[in-house]
Amino acid sequence: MIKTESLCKRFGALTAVDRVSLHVEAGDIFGLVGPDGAGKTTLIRMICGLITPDSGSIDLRIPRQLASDKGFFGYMPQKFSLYGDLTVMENISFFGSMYGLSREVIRQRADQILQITNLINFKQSYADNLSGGMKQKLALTCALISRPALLVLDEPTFGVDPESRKEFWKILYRLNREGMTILVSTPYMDEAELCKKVGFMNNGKLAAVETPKQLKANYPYRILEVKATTREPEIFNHLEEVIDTNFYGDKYHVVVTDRTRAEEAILATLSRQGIQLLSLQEIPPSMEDVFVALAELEVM
Ligand SMILES: Nc1ncnc2c1ncn2[C@@H]1O[C@H](COP(=O)(O)OP(=O)(O)OP(=O)(O)O)[C@@H](O)[C@H]1O
Repeated sequence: MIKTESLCKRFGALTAVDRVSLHVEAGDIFGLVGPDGAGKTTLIRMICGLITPDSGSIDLRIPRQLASDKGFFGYMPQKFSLYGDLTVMENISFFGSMYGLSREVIRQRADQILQITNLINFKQSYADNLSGGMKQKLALTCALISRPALLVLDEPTFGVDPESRKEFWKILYRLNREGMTILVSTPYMDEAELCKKVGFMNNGKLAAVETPKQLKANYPYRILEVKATTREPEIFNHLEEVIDTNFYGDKYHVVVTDRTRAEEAILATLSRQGIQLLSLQEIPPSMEDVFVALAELEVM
């Protein structure tokens, strides 16, 4: 549905998007994940035709079976300009009329979409009076009014509370189940887990496009969870087998190259310093672990 080949965008000396080749297939929930400034927004803006690439190509195609009764794509930008002094329904009508939809069609569709986005009881509320999560849902409603086959969302849940984020993702899943292809950018690693496919962006480059499961399977290190009677943060960092150590709650997550040798080295370090080991076990990597490793490897 979306195919970009070696897409580049520079702003002066900065290469914001660097030779990105991306393939989003019909039915995907494709997550563009990466830190602030990675180039996600710039890539999305090029895909939506809002800025012109310096080089490379973009091919957007809607499969024929989806194209008949659906609009092309809906776009929910990062900074959505809702009209705060208009009501929910007035905002929707405004965006619907921009798509050339009649009043009657807007009214019918708005009711259906507002049911999905759980805003049906807020039709007459002013946008300014909605909570952050509800504003994002209104932005989504407006992006859905053309009944797009492809929905493009740029950090739709940024700054939204965890409960509203969960609810927002439930809506995305429902839309996807009903046939909508979704391209979504996010800085949140837990949201990467929810995507069918994830592309990690860093410094303008796209690395490692995989399913979350495959990304974890490709993780090059092992992680040991260690609990001991110390909280000294640097205690294992000098060990040859240790790549990185982080503290979560009351436990260390020690990223290591070789499990057996690392375990021996950790036990020896603790014993030398008279520190008691309370527990030690291997744990699977999280998406965050995967992305830290990818960022360090700078794959491409
Ligand atoms: N119009 C512009 N002019 C100059 N630099 C820009 C412009 N747009 C983006 N950039 C720069 O390009 C880089 C990529 O920005 P972009 O917004 O695409 O990243 P992002 O991954 O979406 O991060 P964020 O979540 O902060 O928006 C950043 O260094 C940003 O400052």
